[in-house]
Amino acid sequence: MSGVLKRVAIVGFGAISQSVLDLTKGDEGLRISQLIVSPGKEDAVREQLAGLELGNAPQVRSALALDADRPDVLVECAGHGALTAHVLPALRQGVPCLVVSIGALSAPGMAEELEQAARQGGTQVHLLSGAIGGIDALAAARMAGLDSVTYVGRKPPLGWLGSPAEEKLDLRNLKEKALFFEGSAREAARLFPKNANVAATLALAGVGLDQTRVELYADPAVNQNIHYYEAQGAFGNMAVTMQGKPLASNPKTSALTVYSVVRALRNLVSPLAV
Ligand SMILES: NC(=O)C1=CN([C@@H]2O[C@H](COP(=O)(O)OP(=O)(O)OC[C@H]3O[C@@H](n4cnc5c(N)ncnc54)[C@H](OP(=O)(O)O)[C@@H]3O)[C@@H](O)[C@H]2O)C=CC1
Ligand SMILES: O=C([O-])CC(=O)C(=O)O
Repeated sequence: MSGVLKRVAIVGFGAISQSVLDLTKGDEGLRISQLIVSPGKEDAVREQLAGLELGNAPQVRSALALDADRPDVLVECAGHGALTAHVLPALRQGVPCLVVSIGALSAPGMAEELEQAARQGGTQVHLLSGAIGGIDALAAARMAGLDSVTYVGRKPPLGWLGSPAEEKLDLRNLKEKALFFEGSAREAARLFPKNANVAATLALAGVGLDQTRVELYADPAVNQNIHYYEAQGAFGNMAVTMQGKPLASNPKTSALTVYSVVRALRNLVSPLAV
């Protein structure tokens, strides 16, 4: 580490956030100084934090503090509502933000609001790659012009519990791979907000929410979250498959998402960012 110290605020105290706290607790250059949680949850989270042996425990709050404790960066690991509640205000105050709930940007006007808030604060919002890889290549390929991007998402049936897939499939007794959604990334993000972050990320990096084709499957033969996409354009062709292990604490979420946050934070302080 370079001796630079970055103060970090994290929004959310769920599966991703808790793993990020654990993985970065020994990092010399990073100090998680604030944890932003839902109103009324502060005391319960403080108690849980006490059991994590973090050493320098973050302040737990329901709104970002911008006083002496002003963070150098805010990381959203919470959910769609957190973009409106915490990311937009932080950007307007000039705090750069890293975001994982990318599906939220499919809501009408949200991407524009984020851009406007970042412009107002003279800062940037970074969309993290999360559970998917190759976003650097796809976004670069877009500069040359892309003809098509197709994404296929496949998860164990229980990874789709609580989503509209339940209305089409008997997820607890599914015997064979079943397609339950085919359409645009915009529609996928609207219908499956907690499972369409990858589709939205690919769309924003590639040909947009309406042009990105999406197929979603529940598959009892897999125990990983499988993301496949292919893209064609002036640059050539690419195809990427990720077989992501789900987090034990939230099977909807691939563990790689946690590492994508940790990578982004370490890149802020490392003399060599990669
Ligand atoms: N980009 C990608 O590839 C991926 C993105 N994700 C996204 O990341 C996000 C977090 O995932 P994960 O950690 O697994 O989810 P969890 O459900 O485990 O945790 C979410 C946490 O955020 C909190 N939270 C929700 N809304 C707010 C808010 N407005 N203010 C403060 N805290 C809030 C929840 O608390 P409470 O219960 O009190 O509301 C909960 O503690 C989700 O939006 C998910 O869709 C996940 C996987 C991949
Ligand atoms: O695999 C993951 O972590 C989550 C996922 O499918 C998504 O949100 O698109």
